Amino acid sequence: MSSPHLALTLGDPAGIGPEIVLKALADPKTTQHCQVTVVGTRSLLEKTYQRLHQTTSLANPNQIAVREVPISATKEITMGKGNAASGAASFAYLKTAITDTLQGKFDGLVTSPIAKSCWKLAGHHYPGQTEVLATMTGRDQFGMLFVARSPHTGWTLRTLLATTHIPLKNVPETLTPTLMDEKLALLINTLKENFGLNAPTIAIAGLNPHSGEAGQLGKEEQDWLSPWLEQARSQYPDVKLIGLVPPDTLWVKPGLAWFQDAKQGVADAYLALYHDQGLIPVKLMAFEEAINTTIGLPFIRTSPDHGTAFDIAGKGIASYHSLQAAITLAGELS
Ligand SMILES: NC(=O)C1=CN([C@@H]2O[C@H](COP(=O)(O)OP(=O)(O)OC[C@H]3O[C@@H](n4cnc5c(N)ncnc54)[C@H](O)[C@@H]3O)[C@@H](O)[C@H]2O)C=CC1
Ligand SMILES: NCC(=O)COP(=O)(O)O
Repeated sequence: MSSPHLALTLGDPAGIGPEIVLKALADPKTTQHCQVTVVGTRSLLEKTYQRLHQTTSLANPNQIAVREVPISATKEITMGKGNAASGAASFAYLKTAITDTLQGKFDGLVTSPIAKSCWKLAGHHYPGQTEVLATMTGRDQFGMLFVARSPHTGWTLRTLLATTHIPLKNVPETLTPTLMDEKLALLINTLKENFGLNAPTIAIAGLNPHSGEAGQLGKEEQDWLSPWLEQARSQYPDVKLIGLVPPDTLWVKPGLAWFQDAKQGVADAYLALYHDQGLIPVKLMAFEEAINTTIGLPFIRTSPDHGTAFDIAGKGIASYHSLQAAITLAGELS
């Protein structure tokens, strides 16, 4: 069987995208089991190469496969300063990569980081790349799953977010039994189809401190989250559903499993109810290793867990390890 052919977008060209793309492609381990074509603008890759190749190991842009996306305003793109031009470019790269993947030119898609604020400046009003992927592939049920394998113990952390890029004050009203049904079904299906876990254990966080402390610190658990979980247990007899675990203590055992002893890993996956409840522990444990993957799409999409890092763009110090892990996982799953 031939190795999967992946599209790799350049992300926001004012951020660390071009640097980590060239660093990842300079490491032979990245393309051991897959073929990669960069979807972006070769002249911008060349600028990064000229700037950094004497001090750090980078692939030569003239020796890698590039699906050229012409950008008219390249002169307006300045390293470290995201703006409307860099937002327009990163949006064009993503759109082209999705279109090409849907047409069968690629087996899967890896996206470098974009800045949502720059998309907005460029007139693209999406909360993130995930929603563009869902819209362009016609999927209304999708999820943001973070996957990381511990370099210390080999244990795998998988965290799905029930809600993602919304203001914190909107979380309680956005969480509903229907949404929870949808996210749990997607997670169970992904664990089976993509990770071979047919009878998984899933731990689910409460919303309030101490999961509401019997209604004293919040009522969502009593009012509907606990009844929803009971119903889910009868719907999925093969799946062990643990919860509602108080959101702070939920992460103690994964922390031990990540750093010390894989046997401490109580669950195959964690369902967090909002962005920072899930991502603060993921980034504390696994900033270099974690991969953001969109589940529910017709193809595999992965991305590093970090952002555009405008503060260090062009300095040659950005780590490519999360991007490399994203490429490796996309290759495995594709
Ligand atoms: N996958 C994506 O497209 C993501 C995009 N973002 C976007 O990125 C922008 C900046 O977000 P921030 O919250 O500042 O997060 P960030 O991840 O860009 O930066 C946070 C801190 O981590 C450092 N950092 C990030 N990646 C690094 C790497 N590969 N190597 C070394 N250090 C690294 C940065 O220098 C900074 O100090 C925002 O516009 C946000 O929307 C944020 C997360 C994911
Ligand atoms: N915090 C995760 C993140 O910002 C990634 O979002 P997306 O652009 O992949 O939808």
